[in-house]
Amino acid sequence: MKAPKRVAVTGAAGQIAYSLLFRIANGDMLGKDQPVILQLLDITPALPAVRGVVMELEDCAFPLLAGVVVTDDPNVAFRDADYALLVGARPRSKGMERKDLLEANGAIFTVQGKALNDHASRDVKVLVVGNPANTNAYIAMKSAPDLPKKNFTAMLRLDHNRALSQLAAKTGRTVDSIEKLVVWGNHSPTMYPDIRFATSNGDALPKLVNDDAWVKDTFIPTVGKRGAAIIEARGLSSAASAANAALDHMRDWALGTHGKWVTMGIPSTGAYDIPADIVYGMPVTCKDGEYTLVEGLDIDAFSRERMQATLAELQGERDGVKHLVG
Ligand SMILES: NC(=O)C1=CN([C@@H]2O[C@H](COP(=O)(O)OP(=O)(O)OC[C@H]3O[C@@H](n4cnc5c(N)ncnc54)[C@H](O)[C@@H]3O)[C@@H](O)[C@H]2O)C=CC1
Ligand SMILES: O=C([O-])CC(=O)C(=O)O
Repeated sequence: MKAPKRVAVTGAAGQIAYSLLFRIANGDMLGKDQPVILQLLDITPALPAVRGVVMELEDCAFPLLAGVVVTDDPNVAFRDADYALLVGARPRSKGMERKDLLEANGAIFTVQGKALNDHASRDVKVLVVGNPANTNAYIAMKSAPDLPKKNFTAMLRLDHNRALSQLAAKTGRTVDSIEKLVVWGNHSPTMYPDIRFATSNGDALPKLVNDDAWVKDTFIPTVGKRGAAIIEARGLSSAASAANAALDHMRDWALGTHGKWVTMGIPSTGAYDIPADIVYGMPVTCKDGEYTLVEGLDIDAFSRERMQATLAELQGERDGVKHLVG
């Protein structure tokens, strides 16, 4: 039996966590042979609700669940954490953009970045889900100067998965036949889902779609505004699909993609003319617990314009949180 991995999850009383925790404990993230210890963080008034979730976890009798810690102290939640899923933050409601949450949520990530810096494993893999996810990941990374920057990522996998489903429906191909899709930039309506390199069973996807107007006027905005459409329909922001994407992101990072491209929000090292440290959706492959950027892709004029627009938004968000990162 493998030694257990410590998985910290914040916002443990929230709706995403309610879909996420049971699947982590079931082995859907790190594999069916990997025991886990869940280290659950929420704010003090939410701890009774977290304890209720823990009762349900116990009642599932998951063989892989080797322990549970419940706390309102980030220094406890992140102690020796191998994985940290930073979900806890306020969600938006109807009429808000995700960046409207920066004021309410940004400060959470300075505190949690520092606690990760001081207490987590030096190899901790951090996924920020709480919105605005890219800039919150940037804040956490900047607040953790002793950890490698590459340990900090933001979730664009939900956007990637949304794009896959839209493309499968349009082409009549299966979602798992589609490869080499990229979602560039910010987890916001400015994101740029890019199908230029995509294939389905080896066939060029742009040829299968064969409808530039649909790509520009329907596909790109549908993917970009999907979160708002779900809030409109459900009255609450996406939860089960967000939890599913978080599992996909962490599973692929930990266990590898076997050559397949996936989208992760990663701190730029300057590739594709994205300034260093901006956390930006990029195509990566994962192997042996590390992600590698897919480099050298051709960027045409339309794509450059889209990538620049989503970058400009991220730079604006970064400038807005200068006071938080010192
Ligand atoms: N990146 C992405 O693709 C997606 C991101 N999200 C974001 O995920 C976040 C969580 O969403 P939900 O679970 O639906 O919200 P929720 O409101 O149901 O749960 C949030 C939880 O976080 C807790 N929390 C607040 N401050 C905290 C702190 N300082 N430390 C620890 N926990 C804290 C709250 O008490 C609550 O239990 C939101 O910001 C939402 O916008 C949601 C969907 C997709
Ligand atoms: O849109 C929201 O506020 C929640 C979210 O990030 C998503 O569903 O993509």
